[in-house]
Order: sequence, then C-alpha cells, then structure tokens
Amino acid sequence: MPRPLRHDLVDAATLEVNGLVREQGWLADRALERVLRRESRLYASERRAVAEAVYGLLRREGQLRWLAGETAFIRGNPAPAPAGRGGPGRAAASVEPATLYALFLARTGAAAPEAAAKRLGVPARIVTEALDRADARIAAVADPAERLAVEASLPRWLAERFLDELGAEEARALALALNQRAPLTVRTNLLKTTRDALRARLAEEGVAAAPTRFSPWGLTLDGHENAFQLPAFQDGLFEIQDEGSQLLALAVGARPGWTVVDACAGAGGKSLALAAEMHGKGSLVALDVDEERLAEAKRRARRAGVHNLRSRLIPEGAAAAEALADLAGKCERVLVDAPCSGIGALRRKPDARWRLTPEDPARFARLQAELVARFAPLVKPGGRLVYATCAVGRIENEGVAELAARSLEGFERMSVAAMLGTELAAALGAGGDALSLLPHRHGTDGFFCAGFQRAR
Ligand SMILES: C[S@@+](CC[C@H](N)C(=O)[O-])C[C@H]1O[C@@H](n2cnc3c(N)ncnc32)[C@H](O)[C@@H]1O
Repeated sequence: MPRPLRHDLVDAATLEVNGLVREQGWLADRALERVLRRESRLYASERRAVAEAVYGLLRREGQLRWLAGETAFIRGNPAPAPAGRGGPGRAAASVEPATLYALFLARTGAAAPEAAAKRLGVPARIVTEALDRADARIAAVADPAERLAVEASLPRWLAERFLDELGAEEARALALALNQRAPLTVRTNLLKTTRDALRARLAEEGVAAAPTRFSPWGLTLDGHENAFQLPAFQDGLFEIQDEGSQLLALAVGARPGWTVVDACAGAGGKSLALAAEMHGKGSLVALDVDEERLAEAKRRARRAGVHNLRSRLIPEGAAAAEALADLAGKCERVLVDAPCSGIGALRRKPDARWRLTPEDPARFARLQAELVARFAPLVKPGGRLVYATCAVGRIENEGVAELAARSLEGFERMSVAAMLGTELAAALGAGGDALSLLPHRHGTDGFFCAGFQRAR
C-alpha cells in the first residue's frame, strides 16, 4: 500500500520553493533542489508531489492569476523585478501564494475547492468565486491573443507571436503542447551498447522503454523514474536527451577521424552524441564561455567512455576568434547550438515564460548571428556549419539562418534531406532547408536547425 502523502509537509515545501522563485528570482529547478535537499524527511512520493506542484503551478500561474482577477500578470506589466539568483523575478503579486496554490489544487482537480481552501488556510469563497465558470469565462475573451494567453497560461506577447506566425489553430496546438510534461527520453550511448541491448538491459532493471519515432538512438522510458539512479545510467549506457536534441546532433553528420567543434557545448548534451557518431575517433572540441558547464561535460564524457573530447574555455567576445586561430579552416563540422530564449523547452522549464521579455528573442538573435559569424571561419572547405536553437519563433530561427545565408561568404544553405537523409527528412515533414521541430507535431521539445556547407 502506498503511504498517504503528508499534505502539510508537501504544501510547506511547495510554497517555500514558489517563494524563492517568485520573490527572490531563483530558477525553479535550483530552488526545488535546494529545498528538497534540506527536507530529508520527505518520502520519494512526497518529493515527486512537491516537484509536480511547483512546476504545475508555474505552468498555470498566468491563468490562475487571471481567473482571480489579476489580469496584469499575463499582460506582462511587470513591476520592477527584484534582483536575485538566476535572473529577475516578478514583483510582489496581488494574489497571495497560498491562494494561488489553493486555486491550482482546485483547478487541477487535486482537491475539491473547499478542501483546497481549508488545506491552505484561505477563505473558500475566494477559491470558488475565482473558479466559477472558469472555462466559459476564458472562452468568452474577445481578444484572440488574450484568450490564448489565458487558456495556455502564457504571457500575452508570446501568445500574440504564436498567433502571428502560426495562425489560430496551430498556435493553440503549440501553446497547449508546451504545457504538457515532456516524456523521459534517453539517447543510447552507441560507444557502449546498441539501442536493442539497452532496451533489454532496462527491462532487466524493471523499466519498460520504447524506441523513439524519429531518432535512431532514442528510447522513451515508461513513467518518470529517477533515471539517474538506474545502474544502466551509472554504467554510461545512455544519456537523458530530448529526441529533438538527438536529431540536431544527427544533422551535424560527424564522422570518425574528423575535427568537429561544438561551439556552444554547455554541459555537453550534443557533444556526447557527436562523439558517438565519431566512434570516439578524431578530435572533438567542446567550446563554451562557462567553465562550470564545460567541467560537467567532461564528467559526463568520462562516464560515457568518450576519450576524444577536449574542452576549451573561450572568451565571450570577438577575442574568441584569436583563441581559436589554430582551428581556422580545419574543421569538417561546426555546431553552433546558440544561447536562445528557450521557448521551445517550456515543457521542461515552465517558469521561463515568466522571465522572458518581449525584447528577448531579438536580443538573442543578435548574439546568435554574431556567434554564427564568429565560428563559421573554423569550417574547412567542403565542411558544414549547423546553426541550432531550442527556440520557437522566426526571429531566432529562420531570421538568423537567413541573415547567415546572406552574410556568410562561400557558404550555401543545405537541405534537411542532405543533412538527415531523404527518408527521415520526409518523415519529419522537413522538405526545405530548415528543420523546425515542434512538440505538437513531433512530440519533441521545440528546436530549430539549419545547415550551411562551405564551398570546396
Ligand atoms: C543552448 S546552450 C548549449 C546546450 C548544449 N549544446 C547541449 O546540447 O547541452 C548554449 C551555450 O552557449 C554558451 N555560450 C554563451 N555565449 C557564448 C559564446 N560567446 N561563445 C560560446 N558559447 C557561448 C552558454 O554558456 C551555453 O552553455
């Protein structure tokens, strides 16, 4: 018999994490980790309940506040943001945290409105009134952008951009899909095993897994186990990686013996996939401006049995070109997985929507274009540069790719079929020269990539 949840402990921890995020500007995953690390008395089921409540609440916050009458929140009229870890938070809100949480419990059916109100110590009337005819009130909003923003709990500016770029039906499908929990997808480490063998090994460890639809390396794990604790993970047989991210690495087309640069390698998610494509042979150079992330990439490489990865910390600005002079014109492949708004990854980081401002996509696009121009000279004649983001939206994706096509001398855009093969490109519905992966179409996080071949 599963132990009943101790709601008082779960609620206190949830509210504490929420407070760190909302009032002190912490990133949700960091705040959650900190509180859960301290709360050793919570059982595993209670920890999961806290995580679900924290992310669920952040995901639905805009809608819940709107229902409670705080319409300014989704319209994005933020008051001055308090400084804090992980970026700006949002100013003191008019709906109290306990009320918001009670609304969340009642709106998701986790508790009846009266029970939710009692559990959080708020007047039942506030909860019942806010949720009275909620769906009908949302459906009756006349302005399409505000209606989508409320329905999908998005900042209004983002709903408006989805509508402008995708039209009503697709914008709604995308916005709702970004609110689903992402599946737990892993990439088989082909340096150590095969996908079938990994699947059998996971079955032995009690985890059912099914092959991913598009990535030849992927498995989707049944349920949301703590995959990091599985012996198969500790043996380096797989990495946790969204299927879309796997496809981006596949589009690079790295091969054994080559020199391959992962220019924005971060903690090495894609570098490790590139290493497997290289069968561990050749030179894989992981660049980043963040030392901690590169250190994590090195740790992961050791576990994965990757021996040909060298990391290099580079300066943030134009001085990077000088620091990379030895690689100029020498690399068969260069991946620029640029910093971006992360709008495509809202399934995993639901709080990001409330941190972004309407100016962010254009700000990132300027940096992205700069990085493409900075790293393109590393590509060898005949080689390939792949530009990638986990963003959704023209400015950061096609906008940057089109600018690169115009400004990179001696480079030609490549078709997706040339990068991924005709069959896979067709299965992905990617007939042109850009791959846009979208959660409602492909079941992946939102990703983009475009390839450029350097003339021989
Ligand atoms: C989208 S993340 C990379 C994710 C990584 N490729 C993966 O698959 O896990 C972008 C990375 O770009 C790095 N970055 C930011 N500015 C940079 C710059 N000027 N040059 C190189 N990397 C930069 C960030 O530190 C961050 O790690």
